[in-house]
Amino acid sequence: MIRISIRKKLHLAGGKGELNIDAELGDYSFTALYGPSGAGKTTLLRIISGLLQPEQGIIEVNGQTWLNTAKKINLPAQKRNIGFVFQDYALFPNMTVQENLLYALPPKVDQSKVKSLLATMGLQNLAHQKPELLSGGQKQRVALARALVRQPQILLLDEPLSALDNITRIQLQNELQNIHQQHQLTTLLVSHHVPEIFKLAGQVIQIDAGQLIKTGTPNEVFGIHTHHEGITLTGEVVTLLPGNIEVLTAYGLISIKPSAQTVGLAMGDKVTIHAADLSLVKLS
Ligand SMILES: Nc1ncnc2c1ncn2[C@@H]1O[C@H](COP(=O)(O)OP(=O)(O)OP(=O)(O)O)[C@@H](O)[C@H]1O
Repeated sequence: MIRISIRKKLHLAGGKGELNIDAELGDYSFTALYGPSGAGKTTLLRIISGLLQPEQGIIEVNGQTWLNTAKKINLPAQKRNIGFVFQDYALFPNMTVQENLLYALPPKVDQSKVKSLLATMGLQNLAHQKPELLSGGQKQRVALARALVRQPQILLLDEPLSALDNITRIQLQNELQNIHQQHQLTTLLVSHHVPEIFKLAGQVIQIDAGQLIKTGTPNEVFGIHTHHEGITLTGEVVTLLPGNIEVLTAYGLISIKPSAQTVGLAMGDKVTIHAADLSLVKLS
């Protein structure tokens, strides 16, 4: 169990604010951190990893205190058992793929760990390449492998897939799922992509302007809601054709007939579908 309680002053676009988060991550859980730009997601990841210190905070990982500002405990970043993957890969450009992994290898760990990770991540053939020759997906695979070299308990992923094309993104989502299970990680993923969150995460922490808005399963945070107007489903526009709009929801693809209300929609827009918007089409 990871227990986080953080208070940190933030310089927000609209003035001063505070990051104010109390959350728990279950062992081996996959949690998505969701919120608009500037909400404080990266700041929270940097605090968990020890790169940034809050004014007040407690971080406990499986009973071990990593941070307790009241007791002046602050475990340095290199002693926190964390793997961190960033959106921009952050690979060393002057080192080959293999050297990037070797550099991250903790002192007493056998170098064969690097070879086996290169093999399981399908990177053997690229071991002696420099990062500049790799595609975005390959770079991110190297960044993931490098994070795993440290045999982390916790994997922090700061929008690692957002710069990738859709096909590569889906492949890497599948790999992330496997890595999470095989390495028995507790994973915290920053993502803006609702379908990705439904696919990967069991829990969502939604934040805005430094404040915790909602936690729960993806269904509870984005999913079906019933209220006095009937049922609504939340999803993302994935097809936008003159005669057909498709929205990806937790319950699969839903086709909607274009109407006056759908004018101005764009691909990727997050929408709610009201029960009244659904229409039936006879197939034969
Ligand atoms: N060390 C810091 N001290 C105080 N404020 C900070 C610090 N680092 C970032 N901020 C501010 O905190 C706010 C949140 O930044 P952060 O990068 O955590 O947002 P984010 O949710 O990750 O956004 P994005 O999705 O755009 O990456 C921003 O307004 C930023 O200027």
